[in-house]
Amino acid sequence: MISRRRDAGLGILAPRAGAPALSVEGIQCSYGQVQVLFDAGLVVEEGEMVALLGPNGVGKSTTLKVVAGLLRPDAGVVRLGGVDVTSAPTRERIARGLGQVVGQATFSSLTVTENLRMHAYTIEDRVWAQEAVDAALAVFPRLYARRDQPASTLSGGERQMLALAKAIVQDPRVLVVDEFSLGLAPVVVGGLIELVRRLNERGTAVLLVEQSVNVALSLVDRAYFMEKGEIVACESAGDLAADPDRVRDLMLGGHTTAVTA
Ligand SMILES: Nc1ncnc2c1ncn2[C@@H]1O[C@H](COP(=O)(O)OP(=O)(O)OP(=O)(O)O)[C@@H](O)[C@H]1O
Repeated sequence: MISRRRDAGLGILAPRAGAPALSVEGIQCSYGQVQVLFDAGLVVEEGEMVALLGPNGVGKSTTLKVVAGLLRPDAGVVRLGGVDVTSAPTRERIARGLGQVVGQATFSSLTVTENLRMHAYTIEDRVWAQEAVDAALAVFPRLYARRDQPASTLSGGERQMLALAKAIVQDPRVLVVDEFSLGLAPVVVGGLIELVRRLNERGTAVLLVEQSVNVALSLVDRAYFMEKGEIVACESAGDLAADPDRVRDLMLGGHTTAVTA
C-alpha cells in the first residue's frame, strides 16, 4: 500500500490543524463576458465524501475547474487544508495534496507509464515514485496491459482509469472527480466507484460531480445542489435517500431553499 508523502521539496507550509480538506468561498467566475458562478461556496472536511449535483449547465464543472486551478475566478477564495491556493499553479495544488480527475488531462503522445511518471514528479524519492506507479498499474490490469501504448490509443473508459491511476500515484489528501459515469459501461463505472470508495476509506476526501444522482448518493456523506451558479441546498445523503421527491425537485432546478449545512 502506498504511504502518505507530501510537500515534496516545494517549501510548502503544512495545512492548518482542523481546517477542512477543501473550502471554496464566494466564487465568481466568467467565460468572457458571461458570468456562470455567483458566490459559489462549499466545504469538504478531511476524509469526507461530498457530491456537487444539479441540472445541466449550472456551473458544477466550472466549480471543479476553479478548484483544480484550470480557471482563475474573478473573486472568491479556494483553500486546501486551510491554505489559500486561489492564485497557486496546479503544480502547487498537487503538492498540497489535490488530486483531480477533471477534463481528462492526459498527455496523449506519452505512454500510459510515462503519463503516470509525470504525475509522480512531486515525489522526491525516485524509488518510491516508481513503486507508486507500479502500485497504480496493479490496480488496473487493463492499463497494465497497455502500459507502453500512447494514451491517445486508449478508450474512454481506459482514459478514466488512467486519470484515477494518476490520482493513486499522487495519493491525494483531497480528490475532485468530474463525472466518471458519463458515457462509460456500467461495469467500468462500478470498478471506478469501488476505487474511489477505497481511496476515501484510506483517508482521501472526495468532491464528486456526477450526472447519476443514484451513483452519487450511494457514495457520499453529503450533497450540495447547484442552480444557476449558486449553491441552493446542502443535505445529508441519508435524508436525501429518504426523500426522492425532494431530490427530483432539486435536480429539476427552480429552488430557492437556503443552504442548511
Ligand atoms: N469553455 C467555455 N466557454 C464558454 N462557456 C462555457 C465554457 N464551459 C462552460 N460554459 C458555460 O458555462 C455554464 C456552466 O457550465 P458547466 O460545464 O460548469 O456546467 P455543469 O453544471 O457542469 O453542466 P453539465 O451537468 O451539463 O456538465 C454553461 O452555460 C456552459 O455552457
